[in-house]
Amino acid sequence: MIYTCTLNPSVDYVVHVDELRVGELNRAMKTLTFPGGKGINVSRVLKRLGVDSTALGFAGGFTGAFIENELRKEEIACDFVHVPGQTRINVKLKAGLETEINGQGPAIASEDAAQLTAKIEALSADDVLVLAGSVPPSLPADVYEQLAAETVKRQARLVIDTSGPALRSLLACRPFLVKPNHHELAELFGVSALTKEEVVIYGRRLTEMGICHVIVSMGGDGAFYFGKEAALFAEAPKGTVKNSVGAGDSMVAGFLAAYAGGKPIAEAFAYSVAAGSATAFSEDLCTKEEVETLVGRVRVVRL
Ligand SMILES: Nc1ncnc2c1ncn2[C@@H]1O[C@H](COP(=O)(O)OP(=O)(O)OP(=O)(O)O)[C@@H](O)[C@H]1O
Ligand SMILES: O=P(O)(O)OC[C@@]1(O)O[C@H](CO)[C@@H](O)[C@@H]1O
Repeated sequence: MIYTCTLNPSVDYVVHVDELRVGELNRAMKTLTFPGGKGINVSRVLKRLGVDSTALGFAGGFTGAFIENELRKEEIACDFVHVPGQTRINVKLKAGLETEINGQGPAIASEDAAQLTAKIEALSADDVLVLAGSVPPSLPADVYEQLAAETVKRQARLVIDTSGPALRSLLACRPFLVKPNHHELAELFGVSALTKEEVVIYGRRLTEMGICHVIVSMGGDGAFYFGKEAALFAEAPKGTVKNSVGAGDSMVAGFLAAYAGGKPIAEAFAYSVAAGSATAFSEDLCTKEEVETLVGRVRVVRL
């Protein structure tokens, strides 16, 4: 079973305005509300691609209840630890450019954190755990390391989509898959903006550290894949971006779904890129039909 773990889920409140007038009353042209947080997005896309998963994490208040209801409507299993306080609301402002304001989220008590750890302790060698998104400030900074150590102890596979010190600290666990974007990759190695040649150098370095599959996404500039079998590059298909929130999470889900379906690495990578772009081109996350329409336009080249 695939488990996704979102320590700080969100209700994503997408607000479209014609033009943002700072310091004035703005009236929205359209608003949309989605269950969000990186692991939850992975679970939602996996389901659309025909793969079941269970969403883990913390949920509280009316916003937490909204997320659970929406996931149930989509027939996604969830096993959240219920916490006092309210799951955060993240504002995604569409005014030509995309601007995001992510909330802090509720404080998580140590007893609640222990309940989540107990769920991870129940994993077995057949399982995959996706650790995705930011760590709420109230949790110990090494919470991901602790959860990853439990996962590795049980020989379950780890998938990591986070950034900063949390990402750095997890590399020693030799994850099955990591998906930094090129900014996160640069931060990981303490360097500034990366050229494509430098992405290749640092991406390969991650595989040398024992990570099985590395995908480095670069928004509309496409993505690289690095692994034992191959190093690959794919241009992102061209299209009209409607909402790129969750594009990276869709890539993770796309790769996992294709890999679980036994597709060769180059095809799994193409499917992953198609899933990311299909999400960028839709209001919500991608559908299977959108991914399968787009995948034929993803050309993968071997490096
Ligand atoms: N403007 C775009 N045009 C086409 N495809 C895009 C665009 N933006 C994103 N994508 C697709 O989505 C993938 C992931 O995008 P990106 O690198 O922005 O991920 P990310 O930074 O992890 O995003 P997020 O944190 O919002 O999920 C890209 O590799 C590409 O396939
Ligand atoms: O604050 P974090 O945990 O880094 O990111 C949370 C978030 O921006 O990431 C998802 C898109 O990847 C959104 O659904 C959600 O609002």
